[in-house]
Amino acid sequence: MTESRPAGAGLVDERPANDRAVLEVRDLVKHYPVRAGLLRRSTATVKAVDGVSLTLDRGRTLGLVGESGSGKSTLARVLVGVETPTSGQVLVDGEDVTGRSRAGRKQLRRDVQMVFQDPYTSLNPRMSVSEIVGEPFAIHGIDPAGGRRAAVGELLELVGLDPDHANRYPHQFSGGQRQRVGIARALALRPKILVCDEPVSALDVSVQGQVINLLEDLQDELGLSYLFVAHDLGVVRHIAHDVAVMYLGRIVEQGPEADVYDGARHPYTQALLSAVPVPDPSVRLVETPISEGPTSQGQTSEKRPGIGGIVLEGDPPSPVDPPSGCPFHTRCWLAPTLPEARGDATASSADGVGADGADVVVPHPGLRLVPSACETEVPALVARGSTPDHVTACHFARVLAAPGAGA
Ligand SMILES: Nc1ncnc2c1ncn2[C@@H]1O[C@H](COP(=O)(O)OP(=O)(O)OP(=O)(O)O)[C@@H](O)[C@H]1O
Repeated sequence: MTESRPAGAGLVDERPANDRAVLEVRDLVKHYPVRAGLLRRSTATVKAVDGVSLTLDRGRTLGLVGESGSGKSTLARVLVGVETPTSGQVLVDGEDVTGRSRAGRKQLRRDVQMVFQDPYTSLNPRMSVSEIVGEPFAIHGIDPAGGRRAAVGELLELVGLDPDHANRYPHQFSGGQRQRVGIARALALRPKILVCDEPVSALDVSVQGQVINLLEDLQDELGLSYLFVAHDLGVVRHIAHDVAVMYLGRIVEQGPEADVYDGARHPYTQALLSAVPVPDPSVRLVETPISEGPTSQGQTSEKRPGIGGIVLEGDPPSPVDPPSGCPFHTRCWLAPTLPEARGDATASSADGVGADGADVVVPHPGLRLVPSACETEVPALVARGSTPDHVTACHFARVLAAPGAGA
């Protein structure tokens, strides 16, 4: 896992590729111009992906989670070569595939394939399953050994479909079967990596497990690596070996699945996890700073239910104008509770005169106080958990252990 550096640094990263990694993303930026007015002049940019660094290890699954609009799909589209990054690098098996020629991008599309969210809209209804699954051969001008028909039959068998149904059309299949068709198509060119963008969220819960099991079996059989994008943290926990949490175009926490789920350090990750139902929330207690300050016994924190206890207010800020400093500070539930955030308030006296006789600015009661570091400095993604692979971008991650971590 790599540490983040300032977004769009623009320098070519000469670090040697990581041997374990099949995919390395370094400082990836994808900004979209916002066009407005009669002349459609670009007035601003949507910072959809704003300096993402992450690593997908060979044969493993990296879950990518975050609220809607955090940039997950944009990142996925850049990784499969559908979008060109604004800056940054993507390495597949140690080879930089960013900014390649058209032919190079075609090679990238062979190595990195996508499984789409909605099997109802991602398959062309006018094409037979045989045509859909065999289309990548036609696009790439490949004649598989034994012929396309046989190759399509093998692919259908691989995903648990009857090759005799190859001449049927998508509407003749159930949702789960259509997603199997989408997976068969993604596997046609024997890719190294599958980018799965919400691959089960459009399916019935009963079918989701079957598709997840299929993906796991295929991973074992073919040695595939997955970037698995999903809203559902329960599904991600089930399938992912490692997890990355995205907020407003950046990775705010990443690490091995157990470290992130049982020892989350970032207040955003904790908030996401707190929304995941658990069988007995009362047993999940977390050490929480007491917002009113130390008690008369000098206690500065107490155990409170960590799961179900954090409510994130409002929607994420616009990626056109993200907050300064830590992108999460405007919604962070932790920041206002920190002593650093109350500095001004506690220095203020009731009559607005400080101890040295100088006027003191008494904060407006509705003012949201946060530590100045959160407002001014982008926190680096550094190891703050129990293992070096568990990294968090929060100035105050040290304050909190995770909900349910019991630490
Ligand atoms: N082609 C585009 N042009 C302009 N803005 C875009 C474009 N694609 C995405 N965005 C914006 O980039 C931001 C990130 O969008 P993205 O779809 O990547 O997020 P997401 O985390 O995948 O959300 P969801 O889970 O809802 O798909 C959003 O504000 C979105 O409106």
